[in-house]
Amino acid sequence: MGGAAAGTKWIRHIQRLSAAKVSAEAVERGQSRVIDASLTLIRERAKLKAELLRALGGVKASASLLGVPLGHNSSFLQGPAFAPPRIREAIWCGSTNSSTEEGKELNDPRVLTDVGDVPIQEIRDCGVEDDMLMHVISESVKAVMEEEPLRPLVLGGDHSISYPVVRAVSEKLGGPVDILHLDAHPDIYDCFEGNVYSHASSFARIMEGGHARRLLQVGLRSITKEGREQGKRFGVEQYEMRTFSKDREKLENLKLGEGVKGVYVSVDVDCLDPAFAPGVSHIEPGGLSFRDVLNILQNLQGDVVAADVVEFNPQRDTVDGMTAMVAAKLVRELTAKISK
Ligand SMILES: NC(=[NH2+])NCCC[C@H](N)C(=O)O
Ligand SMILES: [Mn+2]
Ligand SMILES: [Mn+2]
Repeated sequence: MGGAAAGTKWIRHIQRLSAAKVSAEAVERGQSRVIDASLTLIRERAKLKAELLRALGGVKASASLLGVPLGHNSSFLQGPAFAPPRIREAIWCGSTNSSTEEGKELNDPRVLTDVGDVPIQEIRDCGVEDDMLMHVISESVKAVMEEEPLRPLVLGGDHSISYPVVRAVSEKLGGPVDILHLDAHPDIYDCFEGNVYSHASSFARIMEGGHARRLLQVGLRSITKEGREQGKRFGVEQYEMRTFSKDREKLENLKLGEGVKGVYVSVDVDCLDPAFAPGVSHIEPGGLSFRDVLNILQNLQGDVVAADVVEFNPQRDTVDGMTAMVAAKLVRELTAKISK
């Protein structure tokens, strides 16, 4: 059920239950209190972490994790709602070291901090519908960006979260960014299965909103007629896997973000071939290798101002958590791109 219907049904249910009519106004006031409290916690965590790293000095930019455990805008499975804690567990797993491939130390708060999760399910449980929920996600991202030099590294959640995140980044920085979007799917439908907030429509909302100057989509291998038409409509640079061998040289030497507010990187874990990342909802053979993705990210020239890692579905992962570690390594290497 979409967010709107759930919210209205929820209020009607409460009103049926209570002898004394629970007025919609009273419910909305309560919802506002829950939202304000949720945003306050994110703000205070960001403020504390930023104070700490400013005290340590010497940083221009620092990645800060923000979890968005949302899965209800997925068109197939909703397991990505459970991903953020699994990704954090893998980032800090004793089986690996706390440094990135180039040697940045993740235990250093000047490199990586964490402001926790937006309490998506708790807010939805109060009957808050998607228009407001997306606003809360945007406000949470702005709260992180408010605390210089923190830059949001968002843990999804399904791909619908990229719209409110990119909107917040673009609004906070005062203009559009260039987006590098790695994905098997373009996620640019006008309105997928009747849901304007669908994970398959987030990049249509981003382009409509003028939040991106360039949108480069890499790893594409599941595109419908509408996906191509929408790509042409918005001037999207769509790179399909069927021509990757020809495009590789260019994609492993990208230079983005000059003349705009910076670069946003959105990684849908299903951009990877299922051999490398089986723990996704949309398994699509013929994808990128993990090293292909790291070559693209590590060679990317541009100021990465924010990023997200989305669509990891823990309910589809191997028993040893292979895809959780894949998502965690993507987060670590994006941290290395952001923090300086
Ligand atoms: N972010 C995602 N995993 N999107 C998957 C979208 C799947 C959808 N059936 C499509 O045609 O594209
Ligand atoms: Mn996808
Ligand atoms: Mn996607």
